[in-house]
Amino acid sequence: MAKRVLVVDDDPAQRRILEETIKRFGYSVVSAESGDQALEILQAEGQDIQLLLLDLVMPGTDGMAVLAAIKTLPKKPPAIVQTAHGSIDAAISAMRAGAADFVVKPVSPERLEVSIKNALRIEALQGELTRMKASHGGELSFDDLIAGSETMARVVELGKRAANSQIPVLIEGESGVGKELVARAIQGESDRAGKPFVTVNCGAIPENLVESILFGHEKGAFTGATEKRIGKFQEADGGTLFLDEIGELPLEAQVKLLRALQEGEIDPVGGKQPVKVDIRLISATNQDLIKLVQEGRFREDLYYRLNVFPIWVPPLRERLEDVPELARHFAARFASEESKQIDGLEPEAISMLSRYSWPGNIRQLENAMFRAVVLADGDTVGVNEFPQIAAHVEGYSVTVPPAPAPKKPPQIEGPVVLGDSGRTPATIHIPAGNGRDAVGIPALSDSGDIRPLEAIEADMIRLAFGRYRGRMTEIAKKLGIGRSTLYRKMREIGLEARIG
Ligand SMILES: Nc1ncnc2c1ncn2[C@@H]1O[C@H](COP(=O)(O)OP(=O)(O)OP(=O)(O)O)[C@@H](O)[C@H]1O
Repeated sequence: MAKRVLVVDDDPAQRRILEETIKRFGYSVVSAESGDQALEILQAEGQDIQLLLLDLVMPGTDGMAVLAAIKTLPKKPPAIVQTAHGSIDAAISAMRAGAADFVVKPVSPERLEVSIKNALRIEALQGELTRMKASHGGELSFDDLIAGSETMARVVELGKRAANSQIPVLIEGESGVGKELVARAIQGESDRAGKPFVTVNCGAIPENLVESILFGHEKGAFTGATEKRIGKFQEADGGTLFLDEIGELPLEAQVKLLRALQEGEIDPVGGKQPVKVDIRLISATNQDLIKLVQEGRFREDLYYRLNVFPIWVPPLRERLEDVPELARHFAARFASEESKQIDGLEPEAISMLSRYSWPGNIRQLENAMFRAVVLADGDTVGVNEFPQIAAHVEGYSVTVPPAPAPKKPPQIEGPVVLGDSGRTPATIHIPAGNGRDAVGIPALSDSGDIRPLEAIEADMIRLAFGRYRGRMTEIAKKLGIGRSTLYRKMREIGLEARIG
């Protein structure tokens, strides 16, 4: 979707010229003939205005009054003001009042285009910066989340209610849907805002260290405990403890967790005294916990203790209307991180991304945008920058060039086995084969048939393993899956990892 610019000018001829010029730049345009009308449009439902081009001198509510009123609105699009030749004082006052830029009438199309692009770019980065600062400072709010869809409105509503109380929350949802971000927003809107937010990925802790990591240990409590260490519960004291992938917690640790929650105090390993802790508990899972309870893999009493206030975060395919804003948000972020001049996404790319099913959810979209920004040559990101997504969306499928059948079946060398030495090959050699895709994983078998997804997935995991030298967090991030899912899949394909 093209970005929408609101032109505010009482002169009809001037308005029409500006409308036409801005449309030619590829934006959509809405017009207002007065300051009052502009404010009405800005507050109207569904009018997603991303920028204002504002005349300063108008009868009634003038440009300065509009600038002042924008500050009180929930969404504050940047404004470029138009001033008459020679009215430098007016331009300075407008900039002080928050205008992003000023242009002198009659503005040339070139100057106007640069000004609009800069204002939009700064705005995108500003938004991202606020979000990142808020997240790190434990002050993220639900307004910082991209959650415009109806299904997410329910999540936000429940999250805000949870924030007003100390009730234990269980956040459920597929991997990568944003469970941790919701947890952070609950903390950021609660009276624990700004206090520690400590995350524990229960699926990634080696079983024999769970107790020490959660509750801490005294010096000499076990072989290798050369120093006293405080555990995650104590780290989170006064703030929030976020237990991610809670379904993966070993049974023995579940007993101890339950006791800690019941008593409000913990027993550090090797410690003589229990320690009182004041934590707010939020847990998350991408598994069906009730099923785990039925299978005897999760304690029922713990389940009821954690699942007092459940919040289900829907997968991205059930809120595809959030995709355009998420995609723009990630494009702005990665453009800034990669120091690339990217002005946005082409409408065709947004339309394609909005028709994909996103099995890896927002994390997958995030990774796809990262790759796309790196690939982009021009100042916009287009369909070509998403070959993997295009291959799965009807009407965009990429054609695999036919190649002569290989003499030997194409296969991944391996399996890569990480033993105690923890050695990993720097790269895994994948011989060229029939029907290879862009990253070298063969799509077709020797006989020319499509290979099963399971086999391709296994190849991807092995490839990622080699490329990122066994760094599990990075591998999981790049593959767009949780670490515990990665461990499980590795076990399934006989790839043993040394956990560390
Ligand atoms: N509503 C949102 N707005 C902006 N960014 C989001 C949103 N939801 C998720 N993200 C981003 O998507 C990525 C994945 O989110 P997050 O880690 O919270 O997911 P998760 O469900 O906890 O994943 P996992 O189950 O694998 O632990 C993060 O980088 C997060 O910042």
